Amino acid sequence: MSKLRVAVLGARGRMGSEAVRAVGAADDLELVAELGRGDRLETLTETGAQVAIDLTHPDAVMDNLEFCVRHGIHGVVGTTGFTGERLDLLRTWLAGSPGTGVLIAPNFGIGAVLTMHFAQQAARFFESVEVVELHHPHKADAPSGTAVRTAQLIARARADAKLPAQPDATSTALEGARGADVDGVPVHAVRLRGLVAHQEVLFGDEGEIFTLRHDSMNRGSFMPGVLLGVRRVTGTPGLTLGLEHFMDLDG
Ligand SMILES: NC(=O)C1=CN([C@@H]2O[C@H](COP(=O)(O)OP(=O)(O)OC[C@H]3O[C@@H](n4cnc5c(N)ncnc54)[C@H](O)[C@@H]3O)[C@@H](O)[C@H]2O)C=CC1
Ligand SMILES: O=C(O)C1=N[C@H](C(=O)O)C[C@H](O)C1
Repeated sequence: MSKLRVAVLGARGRMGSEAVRAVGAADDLELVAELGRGDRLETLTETGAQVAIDLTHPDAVMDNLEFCVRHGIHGVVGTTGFTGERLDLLRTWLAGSPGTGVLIAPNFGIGAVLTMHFAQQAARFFESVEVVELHHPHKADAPSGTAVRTAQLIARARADAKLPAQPDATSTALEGARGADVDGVPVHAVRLRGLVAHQEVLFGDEGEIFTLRHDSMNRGSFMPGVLLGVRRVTGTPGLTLGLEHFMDLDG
């Protein structure tokens, strides 16, 4: 059977270099292009790439995706910075390229995806919830894409359960002291030398605290998820938001 032809964008970065290694070591995949900042996107078509893995920067990812979708190249995207407007734009590009699939994965870590899944399940049982994400100090965005997605999923579950706003008597605070408000869920971002990527979801109710925590100890931890995305995206046209859709979690 012929191998799936895969390109990595952001190939010299922390995640991209790890993805280059992982694709190179996979028997069913062929690494056909390694692109860095300033490299020509036409290399993707010239090398016959079928799937492009984007691990670049929020400022670069949309141009990369527009090129890929226009040329029928499937996308597996770990880069952060996806607003509702960006997702809508991506959907219009995909509508013009039937058969092409793009996976946007806020987090490729299997445990991180499970944390989001379990947080969504727990949300309706607790009066209070706050998200704390902790990352290395080189990270460009705050809060993390994973934390934003986690908070959005929790907020949706709370709304579906018709829970009221959380109790919070704060009437005076230093700016930022209560974190960022993501759909009513406070999200706090820590940047600390020595960390890689970590998240806690704290649930509270009368007399009990329930904590979900996930730790990525190195970037190799994201690679099984990246490879799963690459293998599944070619058979999944349109936009897929979240790796959980490729994990058969309800099965
Ligand atoms: N979804 C997930 O599981 C994960 C996502 N990330 C996200 O992935 C992105 C990259 O993270 P890191 O590897 O830590 O960053 P990094 O800064 O180490 O690497 C990014 C690389 O992309 C390159 N680049 C920038 N613009 C480019 C362009 N137009 N074309 C090709 N290359 C370009 C940069 O020169 C750099 O080498 C970030 O948005 C980060 O939040 C990071 C870890 C896990
Ligand atoms: O920049 C990172 O490192 C990470 N970014 C992603 C995010 O913003 O959620 C995923 C993971 O947390 C690592």
